Amino acid sequence: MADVRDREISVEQEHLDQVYRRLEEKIHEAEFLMNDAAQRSQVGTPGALAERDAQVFRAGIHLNRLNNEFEDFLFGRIDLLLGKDGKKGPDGAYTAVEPAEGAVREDASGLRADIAETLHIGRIGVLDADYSPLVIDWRAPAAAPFYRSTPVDPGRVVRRRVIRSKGRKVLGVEDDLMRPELTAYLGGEALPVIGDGALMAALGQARSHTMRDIVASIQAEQDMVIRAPAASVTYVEGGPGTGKTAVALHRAAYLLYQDRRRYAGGILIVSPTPLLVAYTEGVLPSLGEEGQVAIRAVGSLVDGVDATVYDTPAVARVKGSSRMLKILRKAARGALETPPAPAPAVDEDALFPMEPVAAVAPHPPTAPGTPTRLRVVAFGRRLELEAGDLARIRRNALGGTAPVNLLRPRARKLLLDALWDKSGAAGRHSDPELAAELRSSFDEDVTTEDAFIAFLDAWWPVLTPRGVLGAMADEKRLGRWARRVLNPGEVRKLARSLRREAYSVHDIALLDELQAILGTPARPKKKRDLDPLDQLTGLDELMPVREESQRERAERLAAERTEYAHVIVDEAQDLTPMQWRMVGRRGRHATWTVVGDPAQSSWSDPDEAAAARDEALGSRPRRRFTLTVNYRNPAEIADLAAKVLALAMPGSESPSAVRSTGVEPRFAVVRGKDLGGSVREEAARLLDEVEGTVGVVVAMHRREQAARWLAGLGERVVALGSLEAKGLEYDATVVVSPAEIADESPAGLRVLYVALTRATQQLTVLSGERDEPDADGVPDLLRE
Ligand SMILES: Nc1ncnc2c1ncn2[C@@H]1O[C@H](COP(=O)(O)OP(=O)(O)OP(=O)(O)O)[C@@H](O)[C@H]1O
Repeated sequence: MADVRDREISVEQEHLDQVYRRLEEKIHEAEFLMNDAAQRSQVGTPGALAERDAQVFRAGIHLNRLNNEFEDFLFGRIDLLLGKDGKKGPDGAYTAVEPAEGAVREDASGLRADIAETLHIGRIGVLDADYSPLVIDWRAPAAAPFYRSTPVDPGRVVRRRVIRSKGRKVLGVEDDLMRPELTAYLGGEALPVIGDGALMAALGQARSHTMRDIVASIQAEQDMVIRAPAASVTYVEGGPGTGKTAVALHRAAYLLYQDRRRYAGGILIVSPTPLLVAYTEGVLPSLGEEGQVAIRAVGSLVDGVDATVYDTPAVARVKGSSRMLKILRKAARGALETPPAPAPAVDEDALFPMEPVAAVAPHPPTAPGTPTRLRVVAFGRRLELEAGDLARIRRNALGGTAPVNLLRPRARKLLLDALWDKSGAAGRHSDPELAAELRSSFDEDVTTEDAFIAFLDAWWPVLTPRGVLGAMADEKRLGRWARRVLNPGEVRKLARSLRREAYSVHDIALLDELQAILGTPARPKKKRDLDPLDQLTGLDELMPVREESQRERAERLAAERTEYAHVIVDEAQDLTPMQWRMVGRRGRHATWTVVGDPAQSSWSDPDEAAAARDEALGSRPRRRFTLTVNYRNPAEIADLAAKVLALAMPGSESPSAVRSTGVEPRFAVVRGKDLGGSVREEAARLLDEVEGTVGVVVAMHRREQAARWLAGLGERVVALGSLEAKGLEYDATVVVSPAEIADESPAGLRVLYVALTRATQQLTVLSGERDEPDADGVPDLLRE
């Protein structure tokens, strides 16, 4: 067997060598094109400029891709029966999915067939000099059978092979036989089969702090989602570890491959935490994509702010609820009348401390009080509007729901009308033309007067979202704006939370809503918008030939972009109604992919969030998918988590675990009162047991404390608050005091379910007194 394996490895090595030779030829071509284009750029006619750009564009793409993607470049192979028809697609492969009628023959010793076509699958497609496919791009239609074929529905695939390589060296091969009943021949010899599948090999590997792509082992049900047509909303549900995040990322790469022009408008991936962003952001570059995809944490969707603190559950519930809408609308109008008061001291109790707080001071300097009278001189007369007049004008101007900042011209016009009435000049001319002329010179007289300009700026200032949110920190005023919406206790907590130094994750959706309520007054166009080079062709992926690199440019464009062509929401069950509104504004004309698991929701009112989600997605039709297999947790851990699922969401089904390790979860009890010592001991034990990472999940209020307990144990171990554990995974985890996690919020049991489903190998549950452990250390919540 070892001989056969070595022989098969050298077969693949030969193919990889051939691919590299071809790639090198292409690199030389690309370099030549770059040099040639640089020389042509000396010629300054517009035609030459366009030609230069187009050449540099193509050559740069080659170079970028070739340089980036040499690692683990080729990863798959399928050996196929003869297709139904003899047609080939643009990538040089036969297009038929089903075998031709005579492809399989039967004789005395059973079923036999010849392999008619062999395709290698890789991160990008490579054609040989004669246009035959050396490597098929994993996203091309011809690669679909590599992912879709199963023994139940094999199509033309006889053998599916995953090739493991590093750089230019093939290290191993793993085969799955899709038609075990068949003896197949390749070049006259029986087709050998090596190993027992690549999926298990991938799942058993140690984890690092970054997610890997799964391009070599995407499963059929996942592939259906990745390649689903982009129309409308692709809606995916599945339990922990079913690959939702992985699928969402691969789908972004697939959509870009399939219709790059359409997605030049950008793809936004919304992720619940900065930790999950950091964990996943390497996946797309490994698939050859980064330029057009922005992965943002939900607390970083508003430019200039990276929110990293969390409100307490009670405050988060108020800020996330759509009840805030009414309050924000009132506050936006009310803030005109009474500008923000100075911000009092920080209140540490109102939040869970997370990462170091943002450097931005949320509350801008306060404006002086609003003026109560307007005095101007026009046509040689002193004119005056008193407080009563001004209040009436403001009320009139504010009628309707138009953005407050955009109503300023209307307010200005109403002020001028009132002054005009007072001037007594209205009746001076009966001729309409002369009357209009007189009025216009009156307006000019008034509006150029310093007193009027200063008055307008103070009386109807351009409001900023930060300013209005700052005004809401005043409990008395907030109480007025929130009358009949919040109770006094909620008002107190909300106002107090707005008085601290940094924005919380939930504040970001409020800022974004306020931006929409206030509106942005028109600004002159930026010079950059007019850059003629940008308008030449569809050169959306420019290479490092200008001052900006492709990556910097992509980042700049992403930062400037407010709407996207496709929006992917990961952990969608966690978005609050206000966050759905914020995300919805970024994809008003977009198609969507929404992935989530209701059983993992940390939001206390799932029905309210579902209504907000439906509003954000509008009437677009949904195409629903369910993922059913848990690739992360071994059965031993999944079974334990299922007990909490039964409490958190009675009646809902757990995904089935694809593997088992024989290692049962361990139950430990805090020694004496030394919680920290017990956690540290358990983490150290697990670090010895596993090769990769260890995550220690604690209730949110213990997060900082837990980081101190683990100090000095090295980089493989991290402390996480329960809400931060979303989407992450570790070789081993310690879940500290299930009762504390469950009691921390109304959604606590679902948060505990998330915590218990993070490990790929081993889990320790550590109980304190509050968990009421039995003689075996099993806490109350995890007993039968
Ligand atoms: N087809 C696959 N081949 C190899 N690994 C896979 C496959 N599908 C999923 N995985 C692995 O399983 C783990 C879980 O995947 P992922 O994080 O995408 O799941 P999820 O559904 O988002 O989980 P959660 O809801 O808990 O956040 C990851 O390590 C992922 O790489």
